[in-house]
Amino acid sequence: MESLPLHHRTVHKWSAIINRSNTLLQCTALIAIIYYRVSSFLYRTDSTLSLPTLPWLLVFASELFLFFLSLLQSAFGWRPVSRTVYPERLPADEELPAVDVFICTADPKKEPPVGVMNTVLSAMALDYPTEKLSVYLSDDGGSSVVLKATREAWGFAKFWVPFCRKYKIKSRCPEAYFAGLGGDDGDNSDFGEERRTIERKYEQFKERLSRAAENGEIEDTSIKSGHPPVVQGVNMGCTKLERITHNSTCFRGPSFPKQHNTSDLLNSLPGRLRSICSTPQIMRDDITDVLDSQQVEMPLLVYVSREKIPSHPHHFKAGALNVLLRVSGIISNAPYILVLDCDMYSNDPTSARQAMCFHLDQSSSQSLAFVQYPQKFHNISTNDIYDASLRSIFMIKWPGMDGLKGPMMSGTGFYIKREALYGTDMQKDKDPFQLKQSFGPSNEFIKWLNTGCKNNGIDREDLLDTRLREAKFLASCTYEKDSQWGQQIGFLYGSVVEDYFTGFILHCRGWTSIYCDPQRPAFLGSATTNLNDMLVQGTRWNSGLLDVCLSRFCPIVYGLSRMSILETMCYAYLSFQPFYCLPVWCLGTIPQLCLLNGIPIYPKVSSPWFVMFSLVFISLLVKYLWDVLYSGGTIQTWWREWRVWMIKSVTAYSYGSLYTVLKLLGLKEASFQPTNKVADEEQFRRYQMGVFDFQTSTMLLAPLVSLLIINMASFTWGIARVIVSSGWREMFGQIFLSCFILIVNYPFIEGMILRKDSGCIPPNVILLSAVFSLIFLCLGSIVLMYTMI
Ligand SMILES: O=c1ccn([C@@H]2O[C@H](COP(=O)(O)OP(=O)(O)O[C@H]3O[C@H](CO)[C@@H](O)[C@H](O)[C@H]3O)[C@@H](O)[C@H]2O)c(=O)[nH]1
Ligand SMILES: [Mn+2]
Repeated sequence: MESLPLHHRTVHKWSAIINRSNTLLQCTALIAIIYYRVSSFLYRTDSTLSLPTLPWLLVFASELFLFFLSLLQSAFGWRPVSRTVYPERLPADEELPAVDVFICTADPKKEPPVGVMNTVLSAMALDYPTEKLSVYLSDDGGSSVVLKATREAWGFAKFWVPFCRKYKIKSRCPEAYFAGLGGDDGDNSDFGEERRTIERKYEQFKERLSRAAENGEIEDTSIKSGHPPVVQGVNMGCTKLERITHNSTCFRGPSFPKQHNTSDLLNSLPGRLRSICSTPQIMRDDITDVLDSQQVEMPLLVYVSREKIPSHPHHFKAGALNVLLRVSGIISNAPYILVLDCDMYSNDPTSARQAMCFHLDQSSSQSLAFVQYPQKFHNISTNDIYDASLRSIFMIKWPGMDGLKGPMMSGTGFYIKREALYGTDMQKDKDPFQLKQSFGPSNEFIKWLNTGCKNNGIDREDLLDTRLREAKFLASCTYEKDSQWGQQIGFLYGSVVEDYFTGFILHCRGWTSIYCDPQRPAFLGSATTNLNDMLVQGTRWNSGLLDVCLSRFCPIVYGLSRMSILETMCYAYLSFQPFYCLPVWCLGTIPQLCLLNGIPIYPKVSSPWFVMFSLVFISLLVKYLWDVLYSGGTIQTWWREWRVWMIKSVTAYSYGSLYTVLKLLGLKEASFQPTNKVADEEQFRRYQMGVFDFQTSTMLLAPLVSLLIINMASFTWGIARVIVSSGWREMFGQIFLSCFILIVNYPFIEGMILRKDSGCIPPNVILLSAVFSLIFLCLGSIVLMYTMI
């Protein structure tokens, strides 16, 4: 008998029909506009005789570019789908494949160890056979505080994991659970007493972490200077793994034997654990813990801090993940890997089983590289003013791509097949010499590679010394020299958005992906909740996207011959997105400049061509409104997202593009500043109240403020003109445009004029922007005068 399907896919037919019709409508209207622009330029009548060539061409080019982007964007709406899984139909636990969890952290200041450890604990408590689960923490800061915190977390996990399993706790991140956020009934009388004990232990655990952090501040001076890539002291060996071997950072987890006498207990433990217990500072704790909880089955937990030398490029997160790939490759070598950012805790312990519904499905699993869950956040306010939840990406675009070849890899919250990351070079019968040329010089790694990714569970006895010593080698700076890591193998290095780039290349190689967005969020992270963090993060993302766009991997060229045209369009749209800054800047300044100089740019209101322009404009607004409403948003959401798009176009997209150009010219180095995972209280309060907080650098504020001052000037002047003379028909388009821009960005105007609190736009920024605007308008008017024909 055929077994029941593990998952089900629903195609959203109506949505597809509406999206496709809209694309058709927009294309027709846009072709009409192009015709109008071209013909009125070539065959000038009296009324268009005085066309200023330069601004006119700029506006036309912007319109064409917007047309191009919206055409690419329409691919997302082609065939949206959603999915349901049936984890209860999975095979028995013994037949499930092993899973390695990778967690990355980089900076204990911006990413407090308590948060990181909550992620670690939630991953260790996943609802999955314990012996098949291994958690690897990569600490790019190489901080002793994080190392200590990991030890403490292991100690606490011995209570936390069994507790969660015993009572089937839904929310397995202790912080969220004890705050009552996870939907578990808090004081269930069955286990109220036990819960209180665990809660007390959790409080003690947190206290120990904060004490360790205080002491560690003095130790980790290199991190203090705000520079995560730190050289490890030579005496410490080239990586922290050195310390792992001697200081027991590889925590292991077969059942603890039932023993009641301390020395018996010590003797009965395998060598490694014995050495943990004889390390003075944790001895007492460990033994009481073992006695307390007896028979504890625990997943493996490994702390890794790769070697860093300032002169050596370390490739940020992609580099860290590749080290974990290799290190785990000789320890647990699970066929599937879950990647998590350090702030993304597991909110639903069944996520691994859900993902397995796709990975173990015979019909689709061959080509399936990864199952992506959406990024969701625990700190989103009801009126998310900065669109921190990235709604349109996770609610509209990814389900759209899922109907094609699958969603983009999104950095965190995905279950990926190890084999997919080993590139095209992993053929089983390849000889070791060739393999070493791709995978680097480690014999041990090649040996494990050859066993294929079929390993289920770990031979724990043999785990320790030799393999950990080899792991140290695998995590060294020079290991990747002359190998294919980052080029063909593992997470790719060409861009700071390693997720986008790696996912794109996987899709080009014929792999597919699946988007799984269950009712209960599988993972929850912390979103950026202030303007500054949002713009800094946006700048990094866009610079990374453009890195790919301007390389030989430009999706529209590289992708077209390797994957379907629609999937290529999606990837191309994302990589071209930073270029939105060009049309937005043009349309936000040129028609306004012309308005001030009395030059019409759009057809008269009475002209039939005006109808075409209106049609495109309105259909854009309405289509987006439909998308937002269809994906569960409101009219307010729709309006806010317009604003955020405009803010990002003028700042993050512009600076992102600028940085990439500077990088290409060799004037700037690539950088990856981790975002803050702790919010400033005042800023967070404003975010929750829905009030913009403009405490950010002048560099990020001035462009938008200047743009708004230009629009205010042109709008006021335009209205004045209409009142004095009667030329409103010619100028209506431009006046309306200024007005629209001002209304959309109203919070900025408020911040400039009406607000006086600490989050307002500082007067010196306004002054500086006013000077910029004035210079632009004066110079612009002079250029206009000379380019009139
Ligand atoms: O040199 C580095 C820099 C960062 N990280 C880690 O990378 C993760 C993501 O960094 P974060 O500061 O949270 O950046 P975000 O912009 O929030 O991350 C998004 O964008 C990144 C690409 O820019 C993706 O890698 C992430 O998964 C995605 O969530 C964090 O766990 C960091 O600790 C490192 O391990 N090493
Ligand atoms: Mn993040």
